[in-house]
Amino acid sequence: MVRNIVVIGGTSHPRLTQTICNFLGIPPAEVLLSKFSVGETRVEIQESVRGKDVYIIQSGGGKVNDHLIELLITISACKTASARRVTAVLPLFPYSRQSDIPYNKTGAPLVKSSLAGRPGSVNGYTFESTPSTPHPGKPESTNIMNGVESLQKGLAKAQLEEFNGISPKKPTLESLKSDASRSPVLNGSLNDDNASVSSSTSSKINSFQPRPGYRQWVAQAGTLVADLLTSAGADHIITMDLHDPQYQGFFDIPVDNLYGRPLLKRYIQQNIPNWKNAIIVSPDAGGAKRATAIADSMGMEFALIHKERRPTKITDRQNATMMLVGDVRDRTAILIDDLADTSNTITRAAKLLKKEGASKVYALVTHGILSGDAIDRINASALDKVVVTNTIEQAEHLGRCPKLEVLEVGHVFAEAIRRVHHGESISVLFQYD
Ligand SMILES: O=P(O)(O)OC[C@H]1O[C@@H](O)[C@H](O)[C@@H]1O
Repeated sequence: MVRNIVVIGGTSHPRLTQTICNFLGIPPAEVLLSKFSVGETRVEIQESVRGKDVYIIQSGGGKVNDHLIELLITISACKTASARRVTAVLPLFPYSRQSDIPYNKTGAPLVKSSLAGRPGSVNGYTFESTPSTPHPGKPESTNIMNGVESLQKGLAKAQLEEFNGISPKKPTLESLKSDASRSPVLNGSLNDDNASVSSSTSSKINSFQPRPGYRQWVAQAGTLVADLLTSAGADHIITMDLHDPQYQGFFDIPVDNLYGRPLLKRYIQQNIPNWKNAIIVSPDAGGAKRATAIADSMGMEFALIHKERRPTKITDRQNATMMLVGDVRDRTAILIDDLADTSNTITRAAKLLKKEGASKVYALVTHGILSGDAIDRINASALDKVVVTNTIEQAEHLGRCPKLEVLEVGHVFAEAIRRVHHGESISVLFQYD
């Protein structure tokens, strides 16, 4: 039993809170989490936290915005009630995919409520994939080549496109307008200092249509979320498999980013027949480091799925042609990713891998968000098995997806909490391979 410690569970994942408390040998703290009828969150800590070391467990799945606000209010309540130290434990860190410009990263499809009900929209998502197979009728790759040759061709093409996109050109009105839209400062200077441009072209600017590849000015919410947590009073963050590990640098408080990797490796060794002959696959270039870390440490081969065209919008991303670099024929392919949200990435990758001759396809993913119709998509896909951890509640998913298996993370977080509380090093939890 750990003393002088208080563990508070948010509404996102009571089961994980209970598991962590069981490992620590303490009951979860009494809190009243409720809502006013207008929808505002109300938090009442029903026991003293004065001078205590408080850990608040709240994950990023489900009603992610409500959970975030609830976490912020709970942190603030504990600080106001004189807690000695408050640690936010976020098994899945919310908004960590938005630490940079989402259109340029492979973020979750953005939801536009105005699309709901339109033909092709599913629960309002901005893409038209169906549960059965994303982009039915659209071949995922044409003239697919394996090996280095295909990677070289693909990369050369991508570089050429990027080069063309950024090569210095004589500024055109369109490029000025594009720059102006991206930068509020430049926008002002165009209007104020270049009045002739501004006045003579205002009607054209109003009817400006972004050219392909135009990058919209979007909020970088990850930074804001980091600031909000710190402002609320968090002294420390514990999380797992951050989408972008560099996100830790957004905080000026300690962030411990635990690895789900050991759990995934153990699953491979204990559950995948003939695993040494299987091949680890990253479904995109962004996840290559994560996947190669597993492949290298287990002495396994590695393949990469390369998206041929650099998508600039979610809709483009859905259509990007995928190329496999590596040979999966007659082998078990193991996709490794940090998260599955719509499951579009892993189901499309599985389809390609089967087309390329893989005998079985597993997807091993730390965070099984599985929002919207993700489960239906997995059920109808070429995936043989999807393995996720319970950083997010999986009970409902398990009931609907016979291909799903869930790995427990409660003991990892409990051990991290115990070590932080006692001032012990927790590097042992993320340095072993
Ligand atoms: O395709 P879905 O499941 O929506 O999104 C998951 C992908 O989006 C990325 O940020 C993740 O790293 C993963 O590759």
